[in-house]
Amino acid sequence: MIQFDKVTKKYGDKVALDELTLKIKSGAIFGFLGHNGAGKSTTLKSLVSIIEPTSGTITVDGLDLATQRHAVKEKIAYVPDIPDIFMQLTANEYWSLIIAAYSLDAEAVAARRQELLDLFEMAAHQYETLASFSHGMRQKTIIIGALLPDPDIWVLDEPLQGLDPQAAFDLKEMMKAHAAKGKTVIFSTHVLDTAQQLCDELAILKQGEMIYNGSVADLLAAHPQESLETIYLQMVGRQSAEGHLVADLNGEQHE
Ligand SMILES: Nc1ncnc2c1ncn2[C@@H]1O[C@H](COP(=O)(O)OP(=O)(O)OP(=O)(O)O)[C@@H](O)[C@H]1O
Repeated sequence: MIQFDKVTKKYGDKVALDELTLKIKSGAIFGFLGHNGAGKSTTLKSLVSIIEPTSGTITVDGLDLATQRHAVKEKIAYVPDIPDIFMQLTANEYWSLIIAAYSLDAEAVAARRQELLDLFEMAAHQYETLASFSHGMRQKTIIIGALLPDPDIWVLDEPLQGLDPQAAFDLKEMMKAHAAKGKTVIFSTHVLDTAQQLCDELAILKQGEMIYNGSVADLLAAHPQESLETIYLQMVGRQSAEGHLVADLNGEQHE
């Protein structure tokens, strides 16, 4: 179980995340939705310790992230939204780094590594540098690295962006398979069909505040004959380029 309790992140005066309180059950596929700048990446980066919240607490299986960071990090693997990291390394060197960082037995993960290489058609590219890869190939390299430790919690920030249709399909199947093993998958997306297909539960963020948290099934049941896309757009509302609400789908002015 992951618990956010009144987690706030401020950048100067800007409140990127405002007292986020929610629970994510083990074994769930949990999605974060929200317009650009809503606070999705801030939430995920807080969970994986890339940024430190201004206030509030995050606990993972009862471990406090602020004081037991190392123990929490061992449970988590993260796929960032921008995969432009370790560009000078070859894919193989990157995976070796992950194996060392998580203290994995290279022989024990060899079969898993090969399976992932074959699935993502990366075997022929393993000795090439990340700098020479396309966005999608870098994304696949990082996804393979994240899965090598078979993490209890797999966190992915907009993971489908830049993947070709086959890789996107395979990734979605992997996310389902990971959760089916009792592990937790947390991701952000702008692709509402994907959220509808995959998520057990979701949170919708709007300008740093959570405006919905619950199951996709409950949300759809409360709005019969509507898709997640139309429900989401009605909840979040249309916004001007400056971020002000201008109208909902019915054209009603809100601000
Ligand atoms: N390093 C930073 N310095 C200042 N402001 C930041 C920083 N990182 C994020 N922000 C601000 O925090 C808010 C939330 O950003 P965040 O990246 O979490 O949004 P997001 O929901 O992931 O958006 P997107 O869908 O565009 O990726 C935005 O207003 C953003 O401008």
